[in-house]
Amino acid sequence: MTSVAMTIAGSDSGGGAGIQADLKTFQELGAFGTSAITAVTSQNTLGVHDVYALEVNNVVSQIKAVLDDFKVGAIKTGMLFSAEIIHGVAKTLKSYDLPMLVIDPVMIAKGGASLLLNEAVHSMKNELLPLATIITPNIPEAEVLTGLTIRSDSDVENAANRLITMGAKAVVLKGGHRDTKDYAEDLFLSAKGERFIMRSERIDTKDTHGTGCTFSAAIAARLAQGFTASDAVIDAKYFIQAAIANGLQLGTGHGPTNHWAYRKLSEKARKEVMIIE
Ligand SMILES: Nc1ncnc2c1ncn2[C@@H]1O[C@H](COP(=O)(O)OP(=O)(O)O)[C@@H](O)[C@H]1O
Ligand SMILES: Cc1ncc(COP(=O)(O)O)c(N)n1
Repeated sequence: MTSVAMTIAGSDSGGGAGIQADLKTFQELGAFGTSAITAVTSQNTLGVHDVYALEVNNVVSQIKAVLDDFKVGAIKTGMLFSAEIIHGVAKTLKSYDLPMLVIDPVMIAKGGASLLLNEAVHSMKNELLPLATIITPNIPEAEVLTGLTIRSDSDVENAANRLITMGAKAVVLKGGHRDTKDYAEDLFLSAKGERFIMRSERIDTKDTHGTGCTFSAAIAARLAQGFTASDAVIDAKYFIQAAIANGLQLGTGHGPTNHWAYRKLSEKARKEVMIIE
């Protein structure tokens, strides 16, 4: 049976992040991709030039159209932009037999543009986060959600624990933004007490546009296909490692990653990632 995954996120005209990255990732991993678009961004590798948020009713009706007809195994959320959209998404998802939910709490694009209004952070914390099967913040997002400052390894542990206390069933706290020069490592922690670190060599590249979107979409694809949470995040780390290490050098700014690298290079990527229990 074909597994169905869904993304609820913003459109990136440049194709490296958002809905476009998510659907490419679903496709590469063999999950059938469906979507609900929350906002249309005019974007390229140089930055976000315009944001047009859709009406909440339209976002909700896209979600209902998909969930009323397909058996969706897992959903991921990306750019949700406003408190109204978060409220509409959370309320709608709760009215269904909730599939597994990966929340990528997208806040600020790599170029600095805001993809979540400040006033919407409260709704993200209180309405959406408690529905998460897995939440995947980067360091600045985890700081905003927890109110903690994250510098050291123990700060990372504390913040991940706080996110579990706030209601997420599991957390991957991504380390792309940390000042670890040689490696990029992500901490996985679950409410059941599973804990491990995924460490890869830090790749010296400016082409990291959409890494978080791609990573969370890979997790959703694998959850839809029946992987456990821990197996899904490990495979997603291999996917993003292959995608970053084999960049496409497109555009003149922060270019996209290579979504089809994993197809040929998954064995290589596995060797490049260390799982530390
Ligand atoms: N330069 C890099 N080299 C290797 N892995 C990276 C690099 N930058 C980010 N990653 C990995 O990409 C994923 C996304 O991380 P991050 O950049 O922190 O998130 P976001 O895109 O949400 O800001 C994580 O698995 C992280 O470890
Ligand atoms: C529509 C949309 N969604 C998410 C991101 C975040 O991606 P990144 O953090 O790599 O800029 C983005 N730039 N655009």
